[in-house]
Amino acid sequence: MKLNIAVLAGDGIGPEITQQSIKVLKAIAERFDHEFLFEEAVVGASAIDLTENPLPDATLDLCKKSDAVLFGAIGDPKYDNNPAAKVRPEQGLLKLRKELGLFANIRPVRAFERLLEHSPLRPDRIEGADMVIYRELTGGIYFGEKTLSEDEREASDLCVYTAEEIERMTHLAFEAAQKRRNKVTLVDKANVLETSRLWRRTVKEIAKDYPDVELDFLYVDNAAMQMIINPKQFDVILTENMFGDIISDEASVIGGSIGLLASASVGKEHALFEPIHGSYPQAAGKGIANPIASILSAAMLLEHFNLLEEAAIIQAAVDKSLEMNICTSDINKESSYSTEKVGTFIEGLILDNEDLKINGDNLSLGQATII
Ligand SMILES: NC(=O)C1=CN([C@@H]2O[C@H](COP(=O)(O)OP(=O)(O)OC[C@H]3O[C@@H](n4cnc5c(N)ncnc54)[C@H](O)[C@@H]3O)[C@@H](O)[C@H]2O)C=CC1
Ligand SMILES: CC(C)CC(=O)C(=O)O
Ligand SMILES: [Mg+2]
Repeated sequence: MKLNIAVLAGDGIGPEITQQSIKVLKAIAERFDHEFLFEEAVVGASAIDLTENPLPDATLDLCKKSDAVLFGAIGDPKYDNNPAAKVRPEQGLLKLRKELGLFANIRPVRAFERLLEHSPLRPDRIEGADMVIYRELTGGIYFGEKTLSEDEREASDLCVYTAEEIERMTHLAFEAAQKRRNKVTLVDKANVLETSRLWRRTVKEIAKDYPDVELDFLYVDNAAMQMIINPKQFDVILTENMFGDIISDEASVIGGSIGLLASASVGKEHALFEPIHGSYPQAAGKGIANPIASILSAAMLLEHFNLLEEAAIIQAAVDKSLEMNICTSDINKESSYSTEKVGTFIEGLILDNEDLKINGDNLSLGQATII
């Protein structure tokens, strides 16, 4: 298969982790005889430095004409610590999501068997946890009108949802549940927010089309607690933009590190793949960032194009690297390999390891095993 992939590495650790996923994708191309073409463009703080715009037109044009976007991360302390800045790196990512129509952000979370002992959570609580968060990505409070009074002592952010925005997200979540364990949990704050009550009404109505899927509801504050107390109860979590942003960072603790959590952002015409974490500026250039979230995002890219065996091979290589303790220090303090070493190890497994084969016909991420 031939794929044109736009690479937006961004800021902080973005470039060093994205480099590892490109290596891995090139290894897959070689092993399976695909043609993956990569073209880079600037975004975020580095784009502001060059063009005063966090999403230059040339970057957006490249993304629109590419088959997929591989995204690193954006953000820089010079903006984080300056609330008065009018142009900000994050605006680039938000605009990109809106312009590409990427309304669904899919974030799989599972407890890696090899990492149970390294989790800050009790192994018996997280063993077997396996969920996917369906986060609405182009609506809600992140995109509503913002105001700041002239004396800068009053501010507001408007949260708006339409039934159409909720409906298209809900169908995706229920379809995903049908391929998993047939359960959807809607996370909202319907005891307080009108938008959440619209979510509940709309989701309840759509659920009638999926009688084989169990639907339940949790307020987001309770969901945040349940995520830690009993994460195994979750299959598909459906939620709005900001709640999904927050509970998915929380859910990353189950996996052992946010440096492991990948995501796919999809719409009708475009798709973008990015780790769920940010630009982790404290680590930039130090070679300590975990590249696995980015590498597994590349696997989700392949899965999106139905290259299921290829995606599963990446997952198997990642599992093998964790099993062999070839990982960065966020996973295991006693075994600290650099970002590049971990990427090179996974690349090497894909290229050279004849034993890296895949079990099963119905492949999707998480089903690969080393045999
Ligand atoms: N999608 C994106 O590009 C996002 C960008 N941001 C931006 O990133 C910047 C930093 O934000 P933070 O709140 O500090 O979030 P962050 O996700 O960058 O880092 C939070 C903590 O997570 C851990 N971490 C993150 N990535 C890791 C990796 N690959 N390997 C190992 N550990 C990792 C580190 O302990 C780090 O201190 C800000 O400018 C923020 O706006 C934040 C979230 C998402
Ligand atoms: C920086 C934000 C725009 C995004 C974010 O935190 C996320 O998508 O996880
Ligand atoms: Mg986030």
